[in-house]
Amino acid sequence: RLSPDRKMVPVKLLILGAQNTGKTALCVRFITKRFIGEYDHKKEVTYRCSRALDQEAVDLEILDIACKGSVASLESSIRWADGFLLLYSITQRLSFLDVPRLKKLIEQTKQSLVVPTVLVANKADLEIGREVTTEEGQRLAKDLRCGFRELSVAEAVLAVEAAVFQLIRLVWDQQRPLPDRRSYMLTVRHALTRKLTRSKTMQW
Ligand SMILES: Nc1nc2c(ncn2[C@@H]2O[C@H](COP(=O)(O)OP(=O)(O)OP(=O)(O)O)[C@@H](O)[C@H]2O)c(=O)[nH]1
Repeated sequence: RLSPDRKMVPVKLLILGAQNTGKTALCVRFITKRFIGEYDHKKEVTYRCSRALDQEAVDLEILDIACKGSVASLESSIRWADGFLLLYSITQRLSFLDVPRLKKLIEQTKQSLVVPTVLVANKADLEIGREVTTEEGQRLAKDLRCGFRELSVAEAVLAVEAAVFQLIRLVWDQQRPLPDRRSYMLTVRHALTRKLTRSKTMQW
């Protein structure tokens, strides 16, 4: 799929979201397959691993940054990453409302409207405390041109894996040579059309 030297380069993923959405839990779950309930308040951690996906070996680096870092260090992490997992918790409406701001920051920092991103609605096991519906999540993901997964890091290791794999495929898709990037071009066209429609709507 990719040129040989490209395959040697790790795919770099950044996990972003409001506090307490399960960012560290998701990283640890993906790497170790285990769910660990509580973590020390940590500094920035980069997890490294290799996986087989679509008959290819992929080296991964997943960055879980400290919540209280500076804007400059957040921007530098965004510049570093190839793809983004944007997390919110279905039990924490504020974390959902924070997603558009984060996506905008990613687009501005990357200077691109087409950035491989998967929106992850976590803590689906806590139905009783739900504050964000699945449909709201789906709608936001569509608006922000992201993939979407609702899952529980606590209960579903396979769903966590599927979300990360979906993101890797989006990154691969974007790294493909231009003539192969039909879906990428369609996404760009779609994004531009939406922008144009929106600005026209505002004018009238
Ligand atoms: N019930 C439930 N709890 C979860 C799930 N995922 C994470 N948690 C819990 O949510 C809390 C926060 O998880 P963390 O992984 O520390 O979240 P974080 O986003 O890294 O938090 P910060 O480092 O503060 O930004 C912990 O108590 C986890 O055990 C889930 O799917 N279900």
